[in-house]
Amino acid sequence: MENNIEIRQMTKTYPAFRLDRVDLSVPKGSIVGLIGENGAGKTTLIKGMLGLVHPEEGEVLIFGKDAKTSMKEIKTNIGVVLDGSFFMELLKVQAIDTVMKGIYDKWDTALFYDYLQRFGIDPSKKIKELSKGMQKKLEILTALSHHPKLLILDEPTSGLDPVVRNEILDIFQDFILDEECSILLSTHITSDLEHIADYLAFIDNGQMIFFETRDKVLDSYGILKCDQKKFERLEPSDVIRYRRNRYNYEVLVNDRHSIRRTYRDAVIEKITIEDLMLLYIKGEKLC
Ligand SMILES: Nc1ncnc2c1ncn2[C@@H]1O[C@H](COP(=O)(O)OP(=O)(O)OP(=O)(O)O)[C@@H](O)[C@H]1O
Repeated sequence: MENNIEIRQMTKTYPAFRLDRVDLSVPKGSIVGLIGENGAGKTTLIKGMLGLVHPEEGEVLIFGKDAKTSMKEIKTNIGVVLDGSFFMELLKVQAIDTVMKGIYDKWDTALFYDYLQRFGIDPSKKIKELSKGMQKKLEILTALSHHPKLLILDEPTSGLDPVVRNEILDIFQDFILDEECSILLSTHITSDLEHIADYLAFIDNGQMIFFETRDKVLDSYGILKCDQKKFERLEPSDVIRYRRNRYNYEVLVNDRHSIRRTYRDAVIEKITIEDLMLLYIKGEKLC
């Protein structure tokens, strides 16, 4: 399997935060969802990869090329949408075409107008007159209009209503169909990832907790629910994190099928990505 992105041992230190030797791969033809709570290090990782901040250690290969020395060439094949980035708001939508033509050799005017029509964006409107959701769509379709092979998106669907989000998720799924293109996106809307992500990368406090296929995460992790007596009988190594509620314990386990065989009378439920993150971040460790 070939990767469009390979990050090895990226380390970036701020006075009160350290992104600590993070590895991440984005295979061709896949969508990788980057998850983690506020301040976990997702944006730092993305900016470090793009050379927008400078990690002290680590190596980034994009399309097999060293990002430090080949970023100019790499950038012609990537589309980027960063959280909080915005277009030149005073311009009209159609001016984007003129600006981007000058930047990207492969800029496709026909495709850009096609997307505008498909998503109901009036080219003659000023960007600042568009709603927030429309502006976000505009950013994403602009990122797509020079035929990139890789999309890197920080919170692309935040603040969007479910209908617009769905439209955008459809575009993402179309984008990777040719098995060459990939998407790396960070998001807090974990339910979106349950639909579209092939892999999940979970960062907590600057550390990569896991990088797994979505199917493996959803199939193998689980929540075991039990009373105190049963909780005390669990093998400590089976308890990844736990939370004590008013009436019972919720235990994060990472191989629910074998756990079910071991504790036959236990109630073990499937887990959502959101519950997994919550239990991992808010739960306690046994030792
Ligand atoms: N330029 C900076 N100087 C100092 N600290 C920084 C700087 N940029 C980020 N940080 C710190 O690094 C940590 C990680 O921030 P980062 O933006 O990468 O998190 P995130 O996972 O993207 O969060 P969110 O989900 O809120 O966007 C935070 O504690 C943040 O305050």
